[in-house]
Amino acid sequence: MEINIETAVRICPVSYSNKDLLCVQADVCNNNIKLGNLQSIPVQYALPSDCTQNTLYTTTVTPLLNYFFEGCDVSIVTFGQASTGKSYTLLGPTLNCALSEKEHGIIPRFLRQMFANINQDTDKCFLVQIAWTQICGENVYDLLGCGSAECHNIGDAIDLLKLGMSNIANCAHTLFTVTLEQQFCIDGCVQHKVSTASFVDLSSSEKVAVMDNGGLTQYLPTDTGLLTLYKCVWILSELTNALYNQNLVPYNQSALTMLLKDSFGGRAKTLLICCISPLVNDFMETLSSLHFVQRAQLVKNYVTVNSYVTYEAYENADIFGLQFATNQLFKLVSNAESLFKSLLGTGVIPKTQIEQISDWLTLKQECQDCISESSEPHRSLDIIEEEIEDRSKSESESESDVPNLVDLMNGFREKTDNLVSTVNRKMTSESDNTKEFTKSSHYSEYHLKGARGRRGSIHSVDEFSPTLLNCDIKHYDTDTTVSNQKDRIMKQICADIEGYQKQIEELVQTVEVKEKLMQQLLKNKQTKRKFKQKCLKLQSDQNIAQSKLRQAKSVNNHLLESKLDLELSELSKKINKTEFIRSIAEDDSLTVSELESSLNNSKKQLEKLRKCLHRKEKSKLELEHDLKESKKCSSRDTMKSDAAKKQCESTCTSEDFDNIKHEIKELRKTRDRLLEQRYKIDSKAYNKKLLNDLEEIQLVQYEEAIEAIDLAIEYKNQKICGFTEVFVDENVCKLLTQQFLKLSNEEILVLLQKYYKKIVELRGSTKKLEQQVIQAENQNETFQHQIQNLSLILQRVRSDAERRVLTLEQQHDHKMQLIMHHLSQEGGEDERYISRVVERSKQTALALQVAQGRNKQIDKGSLIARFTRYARHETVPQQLQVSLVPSQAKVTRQRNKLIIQQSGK
Ligand SMILES: Nc1ncnc2c1ncn2[C@@H]1O[C@H](COP(=O)(O)OP(=O)(O)OP(=O)(O)O)[C@@H](O)[C@H]1O
Repeated sequence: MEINIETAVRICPVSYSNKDLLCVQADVCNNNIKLGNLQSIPVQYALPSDCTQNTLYTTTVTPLLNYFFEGCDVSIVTFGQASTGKSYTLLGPTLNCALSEKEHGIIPRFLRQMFANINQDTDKCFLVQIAWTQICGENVYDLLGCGSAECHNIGDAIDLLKLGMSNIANCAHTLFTVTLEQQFCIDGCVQHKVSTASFVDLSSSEKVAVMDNGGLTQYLPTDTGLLTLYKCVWILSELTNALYNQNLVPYNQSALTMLLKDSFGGRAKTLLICCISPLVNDFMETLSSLHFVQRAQLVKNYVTVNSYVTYEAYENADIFGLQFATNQLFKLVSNAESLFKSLLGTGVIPKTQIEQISDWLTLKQECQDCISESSEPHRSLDIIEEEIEDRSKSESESESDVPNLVDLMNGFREKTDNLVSTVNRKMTSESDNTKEFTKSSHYSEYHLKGARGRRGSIHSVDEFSPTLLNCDIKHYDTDTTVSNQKDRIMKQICADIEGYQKQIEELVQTVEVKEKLMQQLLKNKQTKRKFKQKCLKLQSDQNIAQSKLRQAKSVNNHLLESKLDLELSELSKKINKTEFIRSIAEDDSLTVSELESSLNNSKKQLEKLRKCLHRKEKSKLELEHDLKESKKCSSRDTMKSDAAKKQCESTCTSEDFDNIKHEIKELRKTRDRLLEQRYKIDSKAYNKKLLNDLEEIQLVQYEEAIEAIDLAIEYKNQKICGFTEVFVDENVCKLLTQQFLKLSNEEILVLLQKYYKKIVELRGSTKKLEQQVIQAENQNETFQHQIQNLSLILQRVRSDAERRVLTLEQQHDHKMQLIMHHLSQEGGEDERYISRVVERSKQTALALQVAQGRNKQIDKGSLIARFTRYARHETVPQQLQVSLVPSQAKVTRQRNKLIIQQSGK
């Protein structure tokens, strides 16, 4: 899509005392910038000095947000003379809460609207990354100190803005970028969109006057970055489609132009906002900035949608199905477990099968660990406990079962360690409060595809962390209403508490088992002693039997001999067995110490789990309190009484502080939703569709509600910051509040409807008045034009008249010369005649004075001197001199008389 760079010109407001020195005006109706020299420059948006931040944003930037969500890169560049409001336009004066949010600039508004849209769209996964750099000369610095940072909500983004603002240097150009990654499912495919919004604040620079080829003076910046940008824009504006070749554009001559490659002649939809001063003194700078704007308007960008599709199964598409299957599996497993338990209770299972069950249990434990940490694991080791108890009992009863006990103890130890390590992992993840995400199988592919066609200059896709796209769904998938969100958090906390309680229960059981085992092992120690004594007794019996055998052999008592042989072999068997049991009991001393440390570990884990449980219970209580509070706030009656109470309070107590902050948060969310609604109607109007009456009223309602919320936020902000302005009489306020509280819901609704109707009417009449004003202004312009024409005509007439007067004067001079000549020829002294001539000259001078206008005073003296000169005959016209005989007459003055004498006389 080929789109020219859009331009907006914003006139900076000036103080009242300077108003008569203005030379620039914005013609809002025709989107022209009118200069004092009657030049008119067309732009996309002509913004007058009283244009508010909100108007600027909704008219110029809101349409770009649509492009952004469609997957196109957008770029907003502010540019212009120093102190004309470039930073103010992008950021606002400051983000401090004490100042009204009405003053917020484009960036905070854009971020707010973006997150509002994200929260509305529950079908998609979103990832937002923010980066902010500043360019000083050829050096690029990171303002956030962490490259790009991930943001989950507007709060995160505003925090980053504040951080960056505190680091900006005076002379630097800044580049703020927001990267939005969207992922959603269409027909079994995964659609990805990656778009970047860049906000560039071009710092002003000194300018030098340079003569161009055409002999015209141009003012060029001394800053290398800006100068290269000028060059690039000039070249781009002259490149036609046929001649288009990006290699001709010197982007790589400066860091700034390399970073702005996509904004000028690249793939972004760009809006250039030029801030100018309307003062006469700044005229040359203003003119230079406007020339740049004119050039930039000619530059074409090739706007593309950055999207691609992957054909893998959407990992989270059937999350509920998977959860269901997991739950069913857990049920089956626990059924099997209880079956094994009852089978083991019968005591008829052979050893091999017991081992199989033990393996099965181990496997089950591993599976549980792998499947999910969030699902509730059913780590029951009751079976082993019973088994051990049984075996321990039987051990004391039957010595032949001792090896089985050892096997089972090893198995138990293994399982217990498994359990402990699982608990450990859970504890670590809980204490770190970090989210674990499974890696997407298309991780690397995603990077590759994401990087395709994206600029490396502003944001490398390699910086993104796509693993988060699939995994933090819960976070983005929240309900839009706040109460739903809180309910969800509450449910989560309850589930966590339940999980902890189960784990604690299981661990308590494990500890009990371990303690029993310890007791058994200690018992075994006594058994060891018993077996030792038994061994000694058996050995003495054996000795006695051997001495008896020797005696029987000596007396050849064969019957006794065979009996004693049998007895001796029985005794040696018993001795062997008892020795064996004794040796096992000796090994147990090692096992006891191991088990002791394992028991201590379990106890520690138990303690930790109890602490976590305590924490969760505490946050549950807090949330419950919070919920109660918000419910209280949401009920109208409470709000009314709160409002009445707050009217009377002048200061904010520390207890209220948190409540107010919470209320502001809620108000913002409501405002975001309203903004979204209003935006829908606005975009209809923007697409040149006519709004019907209902939509007009809805628009008013949204605007009024947004304004009311803005005011409420402002008021609350001020209250937090410790100052409130009193605009109205407190008594009047109280009276009004009392009246308001008496109204029923229906009455309030009727009042509001009337109020909205009134506003729509007022708006209609305002529009009419505006049209009338425009007509009057047009008329005024026409009149001024006529006046100009008339004054031109007047000037022409005047100069004609002057010319005529001059001709008359010359004619008059000529006549005078003739008269003088005549007089000199006659040679007579006619004083009266001369005085008559002088008198006539005076009259002529007077006539001249009238003809030339009052202001032009004629020098009567010089006029008279001229006549006297003629009278003295100092100058005689040449044509007359030819016919004259030289030195025939001489004019002299005697006693104030002119005497003309013949030269010969
Ligand atoms: N339209 C406006 N409404 C109200 N105040 C404004 C407006 N434009 C600029 N200002 C104020 O004028 C001052 C200078 O504005 P700002 O710092 O934004 O100018 P700048 O062009 O960015 O200057 P520099 O080139 O020096 O960075 C600030 O105090 C700002 O709040």
